[in-house]
Amino acid sequence: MSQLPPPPPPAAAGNQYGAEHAAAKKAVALAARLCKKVQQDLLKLDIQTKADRTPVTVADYGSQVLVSLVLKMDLPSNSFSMVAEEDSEDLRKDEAQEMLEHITKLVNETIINDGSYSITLSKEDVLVAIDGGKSEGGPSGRHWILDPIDGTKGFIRGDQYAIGLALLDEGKVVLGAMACPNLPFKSIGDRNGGSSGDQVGVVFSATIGCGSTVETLGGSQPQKISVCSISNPVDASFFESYERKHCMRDCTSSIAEKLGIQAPPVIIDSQAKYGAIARGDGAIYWRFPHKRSKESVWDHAAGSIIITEAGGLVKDASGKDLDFSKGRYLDRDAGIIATNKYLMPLVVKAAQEAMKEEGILG
Ligand SMILES: Nc1ncnc2c1ncn2[C@@H]1O[C@H](COP(=O)(O)O)[C@@H](OP(=O)(O)O)[C@H]1O
Ligand SMILES: [Mg+2]
Ligand SMILES: [Mg+2]
Ligand SMILES: [Mg+2]
Repeated sequence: MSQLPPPPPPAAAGNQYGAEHAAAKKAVALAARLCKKVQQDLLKLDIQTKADRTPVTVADYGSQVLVSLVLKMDLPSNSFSMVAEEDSEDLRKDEAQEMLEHITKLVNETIINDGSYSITLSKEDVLVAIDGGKSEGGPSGRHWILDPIDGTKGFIRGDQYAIGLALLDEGKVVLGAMACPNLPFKSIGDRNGGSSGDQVGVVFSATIGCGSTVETLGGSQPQKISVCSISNPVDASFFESYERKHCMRDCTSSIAEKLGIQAPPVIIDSQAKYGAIARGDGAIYWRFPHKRSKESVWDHAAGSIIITEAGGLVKDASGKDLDFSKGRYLDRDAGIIATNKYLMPLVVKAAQEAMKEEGILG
């Protein structure tokens, strides 16, 4: 009888997505070039207010176009599917034509300056590329999940933001790449997202089974990262949103008190929080929004695999895994928690108690 072949080496699981990983990192880095340029001289004209009254800028749209362009150019496939935050509806209106012109110019300038592709997009190409993100995702096949700018309010303020891209394969997030153009390469542990003289701009990435890495936006050698190993909550620090609507401070200060956390919260915008926790800058990221029925997949897909591949856990407030296979929104209980395996059960317990006391849970 012939012997069974030896099992594949452990890295093989990740190598399965090697081309996608390279393309995803290139895509978020190219989009970051456009975002950095826009953030330097953002004008009121460059911002729209969406139907849900949240802002969107020329950079959100431009980033979505560039990411979709890189994925299509570098990974030719007949079945491209992307679940992305923005759509072209408002840009097709008469009053948005100047804005569309500006986006098209920014996208083409970024492509020329980068030099990877010799193509020029028309305004219609830009609209079509944006609408390439209309997929519903779901449990079968492959779908890219994109937040072209996460933390748009932070971006407008000149603070932290992230470009978050993930790949969903048969309902499971298998890869994530996230550019944080304003995040220092060194730990932000006890600073509120600020930096002085450090190298700024990083890309976090992860492939399932292969761990998480961080590198500079300029493309330094990737370094393995891992979540912190703090097991006593008294020594832990926690990260939460700048926007108060996105995280109930009454509730989180009560959770912090129950856990005996001494350090004040580190307040920053966007999925940069996931990246910072993945490399051990702090111990916990939590989010307990005020009335908000839906949490979008693109706000968590890239960040969550970067945490889990760095040895951490991401759960909802009742301790359940997040399910990215339900379409454009997560089907979850109130709240999201990211931390290490020691602290997770303690944080879930404290969160449940605090939410009961606040009347959020029955
Ligand atoms: N009222 C609300 N409650 C909870 N989350 C909200 C919200 N309004 C917007 N958001 C989400 O919060 C994200 C920013 O997260 P953070 O609070 O961590 O900075 C936004 O992403 P976008 O900026 O991509 O729209 C948006 O999806
Ligand atoms: Mg938005
Ligand atoms: Mg977002
Ligand atoms: Mg966004």
